[in-house]
Amino acid sequence: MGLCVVGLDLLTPSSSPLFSIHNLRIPPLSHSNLRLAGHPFNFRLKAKARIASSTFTTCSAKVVNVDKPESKIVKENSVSVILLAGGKGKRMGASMPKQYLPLLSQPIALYSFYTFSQMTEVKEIIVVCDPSYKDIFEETKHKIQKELKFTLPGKERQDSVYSGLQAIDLSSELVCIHDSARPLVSSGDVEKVLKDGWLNGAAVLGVPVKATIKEANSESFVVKTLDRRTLWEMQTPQVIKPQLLRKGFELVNREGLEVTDDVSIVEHLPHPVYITEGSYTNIKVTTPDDLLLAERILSMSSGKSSE
Ligand SMILES: Nc1ccn([C@@H]2O[C@H](COP(=O)(O)OP(=O)(O)OP(=O)(O)O)[C@@H](O)[C@H]2O)c(=O)n1
Ligand SMILES: C[C@](O)(CO)[C@H](O)COP(=O)(O)O
Repeated sequence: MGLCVVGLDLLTPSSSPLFSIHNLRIPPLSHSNLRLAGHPFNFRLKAKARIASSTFTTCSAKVVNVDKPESKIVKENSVSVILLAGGKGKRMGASMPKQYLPLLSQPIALYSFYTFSQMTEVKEIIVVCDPSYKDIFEETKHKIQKELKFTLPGKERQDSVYSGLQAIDLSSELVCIHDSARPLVSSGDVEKVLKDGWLNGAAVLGVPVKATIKEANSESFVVKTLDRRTLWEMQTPQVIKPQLLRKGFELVNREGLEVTDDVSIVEHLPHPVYITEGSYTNIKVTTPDDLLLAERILSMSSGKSSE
């Protein structure tokens, strides 16, 4: 059985945290030296730990069975989705923001919106969008069972995320931030990144970089060739525990830092971020050629499911 300790805080006798361990796989538990309470596979653990040679401290942690199906690890109705639909889509050059353009006759933003709305872990969807586009989402209300909220976009993507964060339910255990311009994310990949976010505090979907990437100087001369075995391209969803994201935003806002994705906010704290391997088909529709590619991927996958 794959048991895993999440968020283990070792405390000094004065109760101040000594250090924290996240996502530590442990061998099968020996019940003799641990006092266990609660549900067998999602319980709190209290134990005496020996630090150095003689100092005893108290540790308290959550232990989960990581081999359980993903959907059972992240609780039902515990996730707030922030769906970012507040961009202008300048690079697409269309007459409306790209997330509302039709993709095989449905607005791009509605694809991931429906994917999230069918997931049991999701409690609510906060759509960050210009009020003039609210009706696109509101018209779906009879088809979805989730609470629907709206907030106003900010100037930059990170400002829109901050706006969405202000509206989440205070009891939410995870925030799942997604670009509405990524219509093709699969529910399987969302399940995986939710699980990793819950285990690690922060997780992001990513794919290994296929290209050779070089760093260049301002005169276009190569500075160095990066080792692509260590490089990953980031996608969304990006999943973060709400308290961690709030703490990250405090720092980023205080220091005026600019970020282009969400986990960067907690990287600054610093806090570890886990990369969940996703799919190359989870593309972001940015320019007109991406729209053609998305149509092709969608037609291929609907062809497969009807076979
Ligand atoms: N101020 C912003 C900027 C972006 N986004 C959203 O963030 C996602 C990813 O951003 P990007 O692809 O860069 O979208 P745009 O900013 O709209 O594109 P462009 O830079 O071409 O204008 C998109 O779903 C977009 O709607 C947002 O909600 N608020
Ligand atoms: C968050 C993101 O989707 C990760 O790939 C991306 O950084 C946001 O879009 P942009 O085009 O980089 O602004």
